[in-house]
Amino acid sequence: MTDVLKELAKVLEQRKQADADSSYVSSLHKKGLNKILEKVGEETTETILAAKDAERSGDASDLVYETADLWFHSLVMLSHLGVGPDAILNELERRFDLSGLEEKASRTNK
Ligand SMILES: N=c1c2ncn([C@@H]3O[C@H](COP(=O)(O)OP(=O)(O)OP(=O)(O)O)[C@@H](O)[C@H]3O)c2ncn1[C@@H]1O[C@H](COP(=O)(O)O)[C@@H](O)[C@H]1O
Repeated sequence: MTDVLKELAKVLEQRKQADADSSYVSSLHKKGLNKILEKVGEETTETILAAKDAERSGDASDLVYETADLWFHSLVMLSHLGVGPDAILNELERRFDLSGLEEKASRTNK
């Protein structure tokens, strides 16, 4: 399931050197972090709106599309800052089986 993330991460890295006129990702890297964060913010809002629509209509197809846009732009943001998807997958793996309530209690009891 994660192969596509790894392959996409490689492409995003390669796009740092590519011509911005022929690549959307290169154009984002060239415009810089603020532009990338603007896109992450836009896609977050669109995902929230699509989730509300999905609840109302029972049709999650727009939500899947918007979440893919959000994940994609989040990967561009991470790549721009030199962070690969492995770091996020490792963090999720570390948290696996650790109850969110227990984790929160361990922080707030300190
Ligand atoms: N997965 C994606 C992907 N998902 C979404 N997008 C683009 O993200 C943009 C989403 O922006 P919006 O929906 O806001 O549309 P827009 O109005 O055109 O955007 P703006 O003009 O506001 O920036 C669109 O241009 C989509 O085509 C993506 N562009 C690229 N990829 C992957 O990245 C690879 C490299 O892409 P290039 O760098 O363009 O070759 C591709 O082969 C794909 O695998």
